Amino acid sequence: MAAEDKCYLGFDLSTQQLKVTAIDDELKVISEFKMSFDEDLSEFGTSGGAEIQSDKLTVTAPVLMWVKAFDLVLEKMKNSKFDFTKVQSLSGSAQQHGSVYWKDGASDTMKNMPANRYLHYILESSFSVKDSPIWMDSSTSSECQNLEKAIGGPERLAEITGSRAYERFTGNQIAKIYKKYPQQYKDTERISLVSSFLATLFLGSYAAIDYSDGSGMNLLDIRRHVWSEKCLDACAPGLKEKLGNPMPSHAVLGTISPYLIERYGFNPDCKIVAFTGDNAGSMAGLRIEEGDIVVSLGTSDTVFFSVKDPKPAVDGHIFCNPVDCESYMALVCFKNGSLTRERIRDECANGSWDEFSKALKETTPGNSGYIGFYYDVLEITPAAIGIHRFAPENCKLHEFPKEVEIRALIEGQFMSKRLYAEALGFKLRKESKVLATGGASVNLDILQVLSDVFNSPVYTIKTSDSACLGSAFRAKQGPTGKAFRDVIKTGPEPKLVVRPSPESEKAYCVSRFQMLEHSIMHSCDMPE
Ligand SMILES: Nc1ncnc2c1ncn2[C@@H]1O[C@H](COP(=O)(O)OP(=O)(O)O)[C@@H](O)[C@H]1O
Ligand SMILES: O=C(CO)[C@@H](O)[C@H](O)COP(=O)(O)O
Repeated sequence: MAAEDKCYLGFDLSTQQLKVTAIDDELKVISEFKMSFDEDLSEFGTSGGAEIQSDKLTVTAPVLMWVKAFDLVLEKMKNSKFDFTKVQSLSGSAQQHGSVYWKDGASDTMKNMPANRYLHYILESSFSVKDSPIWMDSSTSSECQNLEKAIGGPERLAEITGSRAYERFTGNQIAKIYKKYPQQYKDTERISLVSSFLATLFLGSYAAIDYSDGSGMNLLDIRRHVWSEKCLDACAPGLKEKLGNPMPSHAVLGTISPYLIERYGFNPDCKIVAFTGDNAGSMAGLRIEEGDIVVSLGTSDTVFFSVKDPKPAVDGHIFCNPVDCESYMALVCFKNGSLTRERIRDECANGSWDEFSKALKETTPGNSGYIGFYYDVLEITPAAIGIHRFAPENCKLHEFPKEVEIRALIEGQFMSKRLYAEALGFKLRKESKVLATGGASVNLDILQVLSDVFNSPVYTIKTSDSACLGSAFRAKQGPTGKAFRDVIKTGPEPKLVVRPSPESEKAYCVSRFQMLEHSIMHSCDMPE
């Protein structure tokens, strides 16, 4: 087949949407499609792709909404005359930690799927838990305590799995389902991550969990690449069988399902490469080099970098690296990301990103000493809640002028990222690049603050959907057996978008920020 007749697909099922990017054999983007959960699937009634339950801690998403989004995005491609016969291989990524519970009999249903019916009808009764727990959930504190106790403390758990027990991590979520809904757990034949669930829809049979996304479960021994028996036993009985064996992130899991060949005209040889976490997908899309750091500004904010000799800590995570078996991916996640920026935009900038940007332009690096912490919901890093504003002399204030509030939000978010990334082992070098991605990375005024706080140049790639692009790159690489960096070396390079402003070097005092953060940790009204 001629090079111009080949293409590769990368999907991303993130918190707010399902997106797909198609690339050609030279790694150039040829088309992009997306389905937004709130807008295109409004019948499910989600807000930002999620449902917050009445306890305010349990956060879920309807699994059938994701299946319907899958149907609709493929239909959209078909309607736009996308040529499925050209797809050589595909891969994908998804929001991390969320879990999908397949009911007894679902694998039999998948063996015989009539191509004239939508998948969301065919799989209507195939899930034992209809509302999947997602990464925003923080309802499993007692399960976390149990797990840490069973394993010998948070440090020991982090040593084995890369992270101390976190509420959103899948092992703790499964433990809650087992305790609260024992019959549903019993009726479950397979548990997928959101990433391996999406891969399953393409394969038409259960897809393995990959090592990288598997690292976000508090269940995988990240050095030996096997489930930790002790962790499994501490979470729920019979769990190993329900999870299946984990696989390398570059593994070819099989070929596309007969259902999708018949319904959309996919090439029967189209290979499915293991799906992974969205941050891992972004790492693949951004061509990160040693000394670089990625700041992802999606629904969640994350900061991550590659590390050879990881030192798991009690803040932040170590995941298996999705594109380099010799190294790891260190990541810190912040729950109050884009949705908090949107709230402040609505309250202080009339709902306009342009006005929000104007406020950033009219204020100066360091915000004349005004610092704010904005935790609308219980934050992951640090575990704090509430809005806390400080004057230059460190006394607490009830409000800031609007433009000061906007800068305080953005500076506080980025100072926190720098602080926690450095605590997890990141060392800023002279040649370090900050690679920005995610929805808010289109905003150059936000990126200017990022550049100032890290005192480093900020780079982006053409698309803010780096997870889709990285997944398409991984789709191309998986079947070749070659090193990832060799396959993508001709691909597009990140471009410089902003440099730190001259006054930024002396504008930020990280130790003062840290001291104020400690003070609020002791004053926060934490939920029960
Ligand atoms: N111009 C902008 N400035 C700041 N933030 C923006 C801008 N455009 C979009 N966003 C933010 O991007 C977010 C979506 O990011 P995205 O990475 O697509 O989310 P996810 O992948 O988690 O579904 C929106 O919630 C919105 O707040
Ligand atoms: O929990 C984490 C990472 O540990 C989140 O980053 C989720 O993976 C959600 O991703 P986005 O939808 O915000 O990109």
